[in-house]
Amino acid sequence: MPPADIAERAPVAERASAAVELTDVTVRYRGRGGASVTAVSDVSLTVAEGEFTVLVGPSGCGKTTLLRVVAGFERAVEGTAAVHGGPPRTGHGTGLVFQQPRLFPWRTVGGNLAFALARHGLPRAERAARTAELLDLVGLSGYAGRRTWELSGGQQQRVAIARALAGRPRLLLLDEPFAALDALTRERLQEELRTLTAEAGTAVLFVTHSVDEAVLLGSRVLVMAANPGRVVADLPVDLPRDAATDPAALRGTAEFARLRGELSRTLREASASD
Ligand SMILES: Nc1ncnc2c1ncn2[C@@H]1O[C@H](COP(=O)(O)OP(=O)(O)OP(=O)(O)O)[C@@H](O)[C@H]1O
Repeated sequence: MPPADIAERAPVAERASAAVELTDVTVRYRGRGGASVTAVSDVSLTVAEGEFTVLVGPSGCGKTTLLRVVAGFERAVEGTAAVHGGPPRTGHGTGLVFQQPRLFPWRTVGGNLAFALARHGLPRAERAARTAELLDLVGLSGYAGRRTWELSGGQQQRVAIARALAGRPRLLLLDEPFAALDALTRERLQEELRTLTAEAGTAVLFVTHSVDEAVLLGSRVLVMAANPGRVVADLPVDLPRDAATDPAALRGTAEFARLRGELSRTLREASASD
């Protein structure tokens, strides 16, 4: 038997391989008139390598703030944030997707991806082949020469996802990426993202307001409450993620309905506790 203190240290070693580790993170903003607004208070969470974690919660509970801390755009006034064991920073290890695709309108689809590939240091001679590969991955083969404004909202968001995947990130951060899309496109992209990240073993932190989206995508759903922003529940989602499972078929299962009900209830309770 190892001494008790060694046994207790073991989980720390496991956590060292976490994609994201936030410990007692508090973030404050300067509000109107200089008053301090506590956006999130004492939040601790980990995202394991390859794990798909979803954040849900009422408006203003600090979901975007947490994502910004992990992306390195915002600093915690208290607590610590680590991404792949180091300080948060955007770059090779992390891909970002927002609600709006934010593509460069003066570049073609291929030009947008080539720009991202150049930033990741891919030699010029290899960029065309990798661009084609990325477009194929998001179902847009043959679109490299198109202007971004010629594309539908769903197609633009596919390009944004391809761009986020350009650096083969180990971690993807997505902030309501499908919120502005029609229902059918949204469902298709959810299913594609689920398959794509499971195959690549990418860790994901995904913000949404949709209960359906959370249950379909997450291997785990963290529910937040507001005032101050905090995590109040951690629901495991044990739906199959293997290549043989069609994500679309999962939506009709009894287990999906059960998880959906459980998450809706938890979310209602979290919203009522403000
Ligand atoms: N730049 C800022 N300056 C001042 N307060 C801010 C700023 N950004 C966010 N806040 C406040 O911090 C809190 C958390 O905001 P945040 O955007 O993280 O919430 P959210 O859960 O993502 O909300 P939503 O679901 O509406 O997008 C809110 O009270 C918000 O008003």
